[in-house]
Amino acid sequence: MNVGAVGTPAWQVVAAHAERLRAVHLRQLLADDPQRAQRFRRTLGPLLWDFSRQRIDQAALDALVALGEAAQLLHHFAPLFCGEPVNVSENRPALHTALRQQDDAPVYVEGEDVIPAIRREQAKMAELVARLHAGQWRGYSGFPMTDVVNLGVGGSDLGPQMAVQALEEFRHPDCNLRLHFVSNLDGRELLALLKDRLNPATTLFVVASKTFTTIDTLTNANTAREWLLRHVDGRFDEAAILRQHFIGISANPAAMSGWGIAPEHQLRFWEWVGGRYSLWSAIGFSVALWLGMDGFNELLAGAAAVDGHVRTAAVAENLPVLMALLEVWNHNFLGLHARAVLPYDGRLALLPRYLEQLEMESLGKSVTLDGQPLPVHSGPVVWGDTGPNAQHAFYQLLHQGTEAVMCEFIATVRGRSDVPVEEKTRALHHQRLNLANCLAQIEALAKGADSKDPHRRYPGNRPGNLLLFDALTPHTLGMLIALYEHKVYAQAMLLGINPFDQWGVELGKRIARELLNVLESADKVPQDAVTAALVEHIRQREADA
Ligand SMILES: O=P(O)(O)OC[C@H]1O[C@](O)(CO)[C@@H](O)[C@@H]1O
Repeated sequence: MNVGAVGTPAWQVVAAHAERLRAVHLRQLLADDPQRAQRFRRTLGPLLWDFSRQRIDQAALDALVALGEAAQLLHHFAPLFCGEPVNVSENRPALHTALRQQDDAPVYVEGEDVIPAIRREQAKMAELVARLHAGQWRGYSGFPMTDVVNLGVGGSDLGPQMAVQALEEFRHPDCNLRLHFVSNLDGRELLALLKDRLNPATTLFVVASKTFTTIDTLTNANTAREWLLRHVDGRFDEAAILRQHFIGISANPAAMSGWGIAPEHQLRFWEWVGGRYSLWSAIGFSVALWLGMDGFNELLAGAAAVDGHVRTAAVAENLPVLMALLEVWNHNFLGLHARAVLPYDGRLALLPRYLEQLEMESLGKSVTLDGQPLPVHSGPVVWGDTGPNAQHAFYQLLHQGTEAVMCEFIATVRGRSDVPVEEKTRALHHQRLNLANCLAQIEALAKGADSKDPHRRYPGNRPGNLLLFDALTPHTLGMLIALYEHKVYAQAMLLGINPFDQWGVELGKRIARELLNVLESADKVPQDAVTAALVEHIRQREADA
């Protein structure tokens, strides 16, 4: 099966449509076709996806669908789900879908069915969650845990943190724990927590790292260990402290054991789960703790619903595939190089950060699967913030800047479900204000507005999508994340790149290791002249302090 459709006849047809539409304003497209709202929308269960404010017409959409068909995008999902080594540069599968598979149909990796191992880890996770919920997990002094701190970074932090924040109102009644997330290696987050907010006797640390070699996470874990040992001051042995106060989550059990995590407190996942796709594995432990296993399973079921859709829906009806085609259209054919993710729901405040990693680490590539230079753009710059806040920050650029940006709006019809009766009217008012702003912005960006005064003119013609869910629940959050995962995969298959490796992050890590050595031994000098001058400056200032 060929991968990548760049430059194919179907690609050229799309290019011709882009040429035809480049000078046509969205205002015109909207005026020409009163049926756009019906024509350019798709639904999937509780989700309505409106893309009528994209700079397309029916002929262009047909050409994009034909491109998706010519690129055999749907066929490319079979090897992904079946465990073939789709991550070619690391020669391994990317089987995040198996983690949320709802039945026990076998999925083979190198001849071995991985489903039994997944079920075993899920059962172990459920057991640890149950012990913590029941207050049966005791610290060194015999008291139950009050705080759980997830120490992880990137995929071992962003997903769980985002999901726990998004689903705050779904806290399991037995979860009386405070959850914290620490990722930054500068120590400030962790030291502030240790100093003021945590009681060593009742704090459980979860060291979450696929590789268990990430210096950020291990440094934070070592700081946490030292803090605990300092507080027990020799009253208990180190192994006992580590057993009572640390859980490890990793694909590297030897490294977990080497660090001191007791085997019974190790949760495993596997090399064939990409870090940024790992929320569905034991990395989701904090989410399971917060929601309970049933809630966590609902998250998985939501994602599985999208897995079923992406494999079976025709290209013209397939949400992730259409999302991918439209992004390639905007980026490569219309020249829009950035996409803003704008949730109109404070619960999704961390979604932009999550998507920054998912999308830019996956699509930030400049060679094809076989190592040739990619002749077109790969993935756009993705960033964002909650919409109402961003309106008072960077929307100026979205409306009047010279750089047109594709804007993705995400909202829910209903707000939080746990509002007390006496606050319901005010809460509904807030929610309607929120939705009014969301709808207003998409309309304003698309249509713009004229004025005699050039400073008050809005060019418009800025494309926007709206993902509108009935409500935010574990199920719909699972759907949302899976939609983006599959959008990224379809995009990668269209372009012929590998969305599952991230070699680009390694060079900086290597140089940082060398420079840490330099900074910690006064006689070492870096090779690079600029870095050497900066190190010299830092040394002088350190000496002056
Ligand atoms: O889970 P780990 O192995 O600590 O890695 C954390 C993150 O670091 C990265 O490898 C990037 O450096 C991400 O891909 C990953 O999610």
